[in-house]
Amino acid sequence: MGKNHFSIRRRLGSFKYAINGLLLLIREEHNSRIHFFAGIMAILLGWLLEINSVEWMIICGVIGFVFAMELINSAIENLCDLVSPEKNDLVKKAKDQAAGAVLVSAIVALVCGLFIFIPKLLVFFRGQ
Ligand SMILES: Nc1ncnc2c1ncn2[C@@H]1O[C@H](COP(=O)(O)OP(=O)(O)OP(=O)(O)O)[C@@H](O)[C@H]1O
Repeated sequence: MGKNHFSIRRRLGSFKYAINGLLLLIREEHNSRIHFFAGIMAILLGWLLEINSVEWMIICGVIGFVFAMELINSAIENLCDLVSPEKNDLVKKAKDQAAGAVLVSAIVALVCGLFIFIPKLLVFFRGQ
């Protein structure tokens, strides 16, 4: 059978590689640990403040968005280091732009989190 043949084993193998990419990110990229911690905090806060299903979708969406950006940033960094380990202006541009993408995603996540949690936190603390 050729490589085009559908195989559940091969599909599960791809899943394993993807999980490995995620674990590498947490292990090697220190910024992603901060984002991981922030994501866990947002989930705990959402549970504590009983956010609704639309708010859960937004929180899950922005957490996923930040991690997807982190993964792409990390992949670009690794490729840059492979292609040009020495100083190079284009590598600097590529790495800075990839880091900018992560920053944009983190700002969007923060703004969404503030919109969702601040009104609920105010009600929560006023209600005590
Ligand atoms: N080969 C290179 N040529 C030119 N500039 C580079 C090169 N490698 C890194 N840089 C510059 O250094 C910055 C940090 O690069 P690095 O690969 O350490 O990113 P990083 O892993 O995000 O750093 P950290 O994880 O410490 O935040 C890049 O955004 C870029 O401006």
